[in-house]
Amino acid sequence: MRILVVNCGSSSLKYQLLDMDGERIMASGLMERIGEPIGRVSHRTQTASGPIHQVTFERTMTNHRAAFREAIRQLTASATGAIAGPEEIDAVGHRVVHGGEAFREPTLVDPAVLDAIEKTIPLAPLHNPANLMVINIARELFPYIPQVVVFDTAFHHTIPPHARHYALPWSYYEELGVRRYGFHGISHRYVAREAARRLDLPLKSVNLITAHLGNGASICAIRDGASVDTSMGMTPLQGLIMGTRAGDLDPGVMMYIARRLNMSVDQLEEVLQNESGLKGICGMNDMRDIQKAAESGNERARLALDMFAHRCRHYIGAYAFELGRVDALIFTAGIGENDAHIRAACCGGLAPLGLELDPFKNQAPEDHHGEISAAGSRIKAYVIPTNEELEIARQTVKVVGSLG
Ligand SMILES: Nc1ncnc2c1ncn2[C@@H]1O[C@H](COP(=O)(O)OP(=O)(O)O)[C@@H](O)[C@H]1O
Ligand SMILES: CC(=O)OP(=O)(O)O
Ligand SMILES: [Mg+2]
Repeated sequence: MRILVVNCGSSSLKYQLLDMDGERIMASGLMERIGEPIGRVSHRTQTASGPIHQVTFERTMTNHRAAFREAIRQLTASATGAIAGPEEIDAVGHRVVHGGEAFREPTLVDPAVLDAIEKTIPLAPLHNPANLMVINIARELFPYIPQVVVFDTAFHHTIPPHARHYALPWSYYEELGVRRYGFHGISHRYVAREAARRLDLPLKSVNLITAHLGNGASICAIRDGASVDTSMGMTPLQGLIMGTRAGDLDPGVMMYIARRLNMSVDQLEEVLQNESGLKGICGMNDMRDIQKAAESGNERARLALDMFAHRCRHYIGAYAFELGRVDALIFTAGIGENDAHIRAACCGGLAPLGLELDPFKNQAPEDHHGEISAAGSRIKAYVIPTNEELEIARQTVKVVGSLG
């Protein structure tokens, strides 16, 4: 079965074409800086033995519609594409960031499902409109191919009420859906399954703390294979310090700056989404740039690193206490997979919890099957590369397979 997976961010679109007999990637690509004056397209077509065609070029993409059309052009290019036409695809799997209260499982798209996703737009104004736009074009382009939506929020439906609700008037939950939903669930679920495999235990019996540290970042507490708490909230703004998002904040601060600077709600949102986080502290949002600046003595960059790790440790400690027993701590996503300094800083001071890092393994996890904890460490630590696209494809296959 051939599955096209589409993973839309607020300003990017990632895609993969997978042959699920053997879970082989046939083609993949990334469209970046959608909506900016100059965007960037990267595409690769590959066989089992490696890439056979690879391109990177600049192209203006006014919206996700333009980006998705470019992706299809690359996938079906006559000399270099992976397939001749849409008829060679069996299903399309879409990541949808917010599923609200309605969606707990991957779901086959129909008009009622699209209506329900539309209703969640106010909860995820940056992500869900782009997700919907691409689903609609995919339906136009491939009218006879099943489309499946896989939700970032779905994995967190097992979070119990005491961790799910905010201490606000109850009617805000009942009438407006105000509660913690949690995100990056596709990634937390994927690495949890991989971790269970490495621990040689059934997923249903493992207790984990998974740290998805990318441009967006969240930590999840997993008991017996199910999410029981996570750092993101009703929206992806809560929790850790992120590239440009503030994360946890005294709500009083928002009222104070809005009043003092005479800001509208939209202006406040722009600051919290795009001008805060690591960028707000030191002017840079890419961890690679921040590490370089800190090495050359930039004090604000140093502070940003310390604050980032401090917030991570805060959640790791809280979740270790909440879980009681932790089998492993998992690092994943752009920062978690690549930044040994941050991993070491996140694990600093966790020895009393039973977690000790091996500094040599931490420098080269790939040489140790991802394990970075010291030999005697009670809690193991692993670096596990996430693969949201493969997880979406697997869930899409399950839904399509059950259609009979
Ligand atoms: N080699 C690296 N060292 C440190 N940080 C990195 C490295 N590569 C990527 N990153 C960080 O990872 C981020 C991207 O992570 P990713 O998981 O791809 O995020 P997203 O899916 O949210 O775009 C970058 O913004 C950067 O901060
Ligand atoms: C939900 C979320 O924050 O997603 P991303 O990290 O892809 O921005
Ligand atoms: Mg991501």
